[in-house]
Amino acid sequence: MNYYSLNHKAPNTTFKDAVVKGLAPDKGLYFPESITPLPASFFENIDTLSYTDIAFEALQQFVSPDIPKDVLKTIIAETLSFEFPVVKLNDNISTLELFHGPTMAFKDVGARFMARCLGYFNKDNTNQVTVLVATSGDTGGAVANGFLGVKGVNVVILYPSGKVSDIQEKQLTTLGQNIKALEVDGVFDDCQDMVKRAFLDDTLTSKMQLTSANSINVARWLPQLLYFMFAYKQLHKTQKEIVFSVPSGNFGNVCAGMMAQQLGLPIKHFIASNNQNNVVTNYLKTELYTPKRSVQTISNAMDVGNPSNFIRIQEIYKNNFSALKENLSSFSFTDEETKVALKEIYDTYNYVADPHGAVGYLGCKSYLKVHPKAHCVFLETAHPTKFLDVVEDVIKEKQALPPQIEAVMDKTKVATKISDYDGLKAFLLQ
Ligand SMILES: Cc1ncc(COP(=O)(O)O)c(C=O)c1O
Ligand SMILES: N[C@@H](CCOP(=O)(O)O)C(=O)O
Repeated sequence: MNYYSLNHKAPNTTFKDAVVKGLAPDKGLYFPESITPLPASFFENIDTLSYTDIAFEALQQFVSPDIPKDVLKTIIAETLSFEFPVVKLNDNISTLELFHGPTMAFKDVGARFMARCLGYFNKDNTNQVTVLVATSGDTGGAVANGFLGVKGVNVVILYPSGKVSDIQEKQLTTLGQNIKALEVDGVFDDCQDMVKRAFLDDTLTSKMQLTSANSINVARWLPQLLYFMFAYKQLHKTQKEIVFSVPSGNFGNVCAGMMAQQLGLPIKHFIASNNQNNVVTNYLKTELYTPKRSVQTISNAMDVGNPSNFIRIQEIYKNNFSALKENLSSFSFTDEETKVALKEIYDTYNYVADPHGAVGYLGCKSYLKVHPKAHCVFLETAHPTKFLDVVEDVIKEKQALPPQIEAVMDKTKVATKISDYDGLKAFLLQ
């Protein structure tokens, strides 16, 4: 598969090159040249397929020929070594738990997949690659874990000071080895802007090979389309009108769901559920896209004011606003509403959600008011104990810590403080 830049000012390139570069030379995000739908029989019989079979069929076209089939099978088997269960709350609402991986957020799959692709491309250890990552909470930890010890790869994670949870901070600042953390005096968007600026900085790019492990990188982004297939596998025999409510920040996940739909997955509708960082909710109301500086919320990983993947969504719908509106709704919720939802989910269903999942649940409820026959699946994108103070405060119940979280609790944070792009540049050049 070849990829083109969504800025249309750079040559088309291979999967390998798109992964190694991260962003096109014209600063555009890469997008696949074509998408060949899978046969209808694949979806009809999906419940008979394993997660790894599904992943192989779905991802093969995007990585071929750069990743040979046998290598892809190994990468997939190593990536998907945990569960993706759907839990039914009631006749109309289920949740897809995406937090059973090593860092307990949905980023684990993309991070592990990309790390292995990069490891394969760099197997002769000829080129040192520096992976830059901006995080509002979960990408950083997942990338740190996924890339730890990968030969020839150095990882630099930028995170907004004081705006990630304690456990998220531990996960991204304590691993050492080839993982370095930069604590930025700013918001997530500042971190993301600095990363994008670094790609255009000749002083840096002439001295080092930079790439990104955010969803702007196709190897981080595309494997997320599998989640929607895994949920469909578990639900399609019993549910006909499946709708996904995706707690959204940088919009990589919902956009990956749309790619699954392009491959033929029968999804009725998407809901992008937002906190008060609601650029896309506003866009669908007004047709005006107005990025704004992010505000801090209790669903902090969604505190994104200028979502990178919006441009990919526009590409999927060929900039046709009506076509997009047909397929995507968006609602935004306050922290107070999110807390009420957390409590309601716990009291009514005896289920402990995290604040991001709770926003997704609220999205389901809003949609179901108008479409009562649908079955809405909200994605539980992180484990509730990653947001221990909020969750315990709301449900008034002490939470047991899973081993993945326990393992980082007592580790010592190591991070370098920076306040602007010059700080990043100096760090990379030192
Ligand atoms: C827990 C959690 N939920 C939701 C999101 C938003 O996902 P996306 O950026 O793909 O929209 C993130 C961050 O990406 C996250 O970490
Ligand atoms: N919510 C993310 C923000 C970055 O998103 P990505 O999917 O582009 O990596 C985070 O948790 O860091």
